[in-house]
Amino acid sequence: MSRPAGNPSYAAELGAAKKAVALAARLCQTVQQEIVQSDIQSKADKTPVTVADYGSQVLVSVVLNMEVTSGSFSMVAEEDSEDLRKDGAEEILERITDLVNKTLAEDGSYNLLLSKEAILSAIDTGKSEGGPSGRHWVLDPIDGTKGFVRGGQYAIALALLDEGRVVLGVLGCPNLPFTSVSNLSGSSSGNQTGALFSAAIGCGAEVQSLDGSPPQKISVCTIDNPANASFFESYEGAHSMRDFTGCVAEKLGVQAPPVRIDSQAKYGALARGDGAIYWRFPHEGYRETVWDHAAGSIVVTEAGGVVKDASGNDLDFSKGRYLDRDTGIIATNKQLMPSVLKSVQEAIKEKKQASSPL
Ligand SMILES: Nc1ncnc2c1ncn2[C@@H]1O[C@H](COP(=O)(O)O)[C@@H](O)[C@H]1OP(=O)(O)O
Ligand SMILES: [Mg+2]
Ligand SMILES: [Mg+2]
Ligand SMILES: [Mg+2]
Repeated sequence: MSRPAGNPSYAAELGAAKKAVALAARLCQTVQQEIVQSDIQSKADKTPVTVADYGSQVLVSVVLNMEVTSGSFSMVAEEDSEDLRKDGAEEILERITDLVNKTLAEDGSYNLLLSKEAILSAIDTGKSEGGPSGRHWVLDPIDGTKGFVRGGQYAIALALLDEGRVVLGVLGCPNLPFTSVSNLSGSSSGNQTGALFSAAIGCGAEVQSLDGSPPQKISVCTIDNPANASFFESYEGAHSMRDFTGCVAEKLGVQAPPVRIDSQAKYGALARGDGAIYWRFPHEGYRETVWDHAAGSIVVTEAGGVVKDASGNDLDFSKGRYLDRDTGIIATNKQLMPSVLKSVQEAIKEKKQASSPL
């Protein structure tokens, strides 16, 4: 896809976003290496959050504010400071403050020492509602917190919305093999780990190492026969209906077993052709948020792929903090999308018939 004439290139914003994600990834790596029980808290919705989720959100906010000085700043991000302001949270706030200040000092780009109050305010810069007008950063400071805590895959996912559409995305995946997820099992131990995926609208998608190797262009695979396709899905069984996806895979004629990975790392792996399909069918009632798909979806579309909901519609990121979409999300290449959608729609119809009373 070429960039329409007159469109901004977003080069400065992309540079800032990469810097923000790489710095946040450093903090996350430090925490994951030596995570202790007190680093992990449970949110009101019973999902986990760690000092690294908060620290990552602070660092991204700080770097973006330092690097992008034009225009007003708006960010839609997953975490907020409410739980950290409660009695009993002093220790965890202290730990986050130390982690952030240490990471900033080691990096050395900014001469900053944040107070606890500044940490809380930086977290709350992510409270924007987003929407169809203006520019909004969209951040998941750790996508796949369960994977992060388990020592598995996770991603720092940052995107920019401009007038309701995603115009750039960066995915930091510190535990993803640099070359291919076929190395996930650790069979080739000498392989470099960590990948930074990025894309700007009309400019293609790239990958580089987290410590700043030169970026290289990536593209989705060219497989057109579903029998040769492999698919990614959530590692966590509760995040996607596996009996349903098993049924879709059978209809499609997919023969390879699913590759299960936590987080938006799946979008990155798909974008460089490690697999052919990523699908996600959450249980009824689960509302998808924009930060879980904004960065990943532009990395895939700029790598030549397509991302749709189960009805074949594009994802709409302009509706606020939640994603407006019909059942399920599918990402694959242009060749496979029609047959994947057909199988998904057939499987949905059968599921409805099976559950409706005679
Ligand atoms: N019940 C749920 N169903 C679907 N997704 C969920 C559920 N609970 C949390 N998530 C989100 O699913 C994503 C995990 O990715 P995946 O399932 O692809 O591995 C994360 O965005 C996670 O949020 P979080 O960012 O808090 O980890
Ligand atoms: Mg979470
Ligand atoms: Mg998430
Ligand atoms: Mg998260």
